Amino acid sequence: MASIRVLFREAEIAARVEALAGEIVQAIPGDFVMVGLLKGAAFFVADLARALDRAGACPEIEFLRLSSYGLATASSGEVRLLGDLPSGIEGRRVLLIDDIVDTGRSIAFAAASLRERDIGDLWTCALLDKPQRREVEVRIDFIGFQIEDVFVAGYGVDHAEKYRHLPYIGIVE
Ligand SMILES: O=P(O)(O)OC[C@H]1O[C@H](OP(=O)(O)OP(=O)(O)O)[C@H](O)[C@@H]1O
Ligand code: HPA
Repeated sequence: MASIRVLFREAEIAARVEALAGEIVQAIPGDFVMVGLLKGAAFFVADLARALDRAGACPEIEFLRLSSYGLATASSGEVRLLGDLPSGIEGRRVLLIDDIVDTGRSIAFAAASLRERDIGDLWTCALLDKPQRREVEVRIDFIGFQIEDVFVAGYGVDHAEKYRHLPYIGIVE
């Protein structure tokens, strides 16, 4: 069993999510659809959606399910689409949301597949960003926290499918 050293406590995550919602409503006036990447972004999307409501937005919520890490701590290099969006996203403005951007492959893959559907404007948002690990260039418009090159888990983020349930984010040691 790995041990988890706390990096961001529950209250710190909640405060950052609230502030991010404020940044998002300033930048995206009017209607938009949140598209979360499962499974990792599930908790973040749920909390961000409610923070967006408090900030005055009224987003719709959809999910795409991708996988590239499996049980490993390094990307397999291949992003697999395990669950697609329903039809009807064409022409809509989209806020694409992931829990963490590491190599950038997952969010770049999702952004490309959304663009193929002729959506309207696209913004990207990640709770955690590991810029040192980037292999694919991708623009992230809204970032919760930038972190060093450490493997993290908690608040939806897993290590071999464990620790998603933790209310905090920690470094896997
Ligand atoms: O920038 P990248 O190197 O692509 O890494 C980030 C992705 O890796 C994790 O997903 P994972 O494939 O583990 O699936 P999960 O969301 O079901 O945990 C995480 O949720 C991100 O989507
Ligand atoms: O640090 C991480 N933890 C869990 N999943 C991940 N996917 C990319 N980076 C990470």
